[in-house]
Amino acid sequence: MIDCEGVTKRFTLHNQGGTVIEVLSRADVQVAPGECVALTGASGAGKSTLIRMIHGNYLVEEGRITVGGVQVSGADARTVLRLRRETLGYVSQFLRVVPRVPAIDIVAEPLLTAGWHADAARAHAAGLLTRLNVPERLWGLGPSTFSGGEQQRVNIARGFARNYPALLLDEPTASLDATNRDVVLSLIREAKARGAAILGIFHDENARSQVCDRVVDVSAFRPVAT
Ligand SMILES: Nc1ncnc2c1ncn2[C@@H]1O[C@H](COP(=O)(O)OP(=O)(O)OP(=O)(O)O)[C@@H](O)[C@H]1O
Repeated sequence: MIDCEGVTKRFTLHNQGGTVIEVLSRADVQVAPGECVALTGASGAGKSTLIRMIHGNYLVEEGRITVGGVQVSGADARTVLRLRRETLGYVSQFLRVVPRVPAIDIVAEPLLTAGWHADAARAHAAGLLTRLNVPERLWGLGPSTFSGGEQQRVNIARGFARNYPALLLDEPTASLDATNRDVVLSLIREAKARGAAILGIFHDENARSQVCDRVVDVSAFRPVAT
C-alpha cells in the first residue's frame, strides 16, 4: 500500500553557500494493508523527511514512492491533493490551527470533504472527541488556546475521522497522558483491523511495541560520507 523504492534525499541550502545535506540514500520501505511499521533511527536520521516525502511535502530526488498505486514522486499538486483527500491520512505532531474554526469542525472537515452530511460528520466528530476525552465545553471553541495535549487530541481525532487506507503518524502519542495514549493505541489497532497500512514515528517504545508489527531503522539508508 505504501511503497518506497530506492528513495534518495538531499537538501541544498541555497542561502548558506549551497551547502548540501545528504539525508537518505536508496531507502526501501514497504507497508502492507493491515500492517503498522515504525520508523526508527537517531535524531536527524531522516524519519520525518521520509514521512514528508510520502505525504508529498518534500520532493523526491531519486527513486519512487507510491501509495495505493498512485505515484507520489514527481506527482503534480492536484494528484497529491486527491491522494490526501481519498487515500492517505496524516497525523502531524502539531495541530495547524486555523483561527476561529471550532474544534468540532476541524475534526468533521475531512468527512464533509468526503461528502458526508453535516449532521453525520459532526456526530462522528463528537464521538471521536468524546473518546479522546476532549471536554464538550471546548468543542465549539477554536483550539488556539487549548493545551498542547488538547490540541494534539483534536489533531488525532481529525486524522482518524476518515477510514483512510493508508496513514502516516508523526509521534501520535507525544504529549498525551496514559489514558489518552491508550485511546490512540486502540484507534491504531482498529485502523489496522480494517486493513489500513500505517507508517509512523513512535519515540515511546512501549507504544511502539504495542501496535507496530515491524521496525525499519532509517540509519540503514544513511548516505556514504561525501
Ligand atoms: N527543509 C529542510 N531543509 C534543510 N534540511 C532539512 C530540512 N528538513 C530536514 N532537514 C535535515 O535533514 C536531516 C533529517 O531530518 P529529519 O527531521 O528527517 O530527522 P528525524 O530522523 O526525523 O529526527 P528527529 O528524531 O530529531 O525528529 C537533518 O539533518 C535536518 O537538518
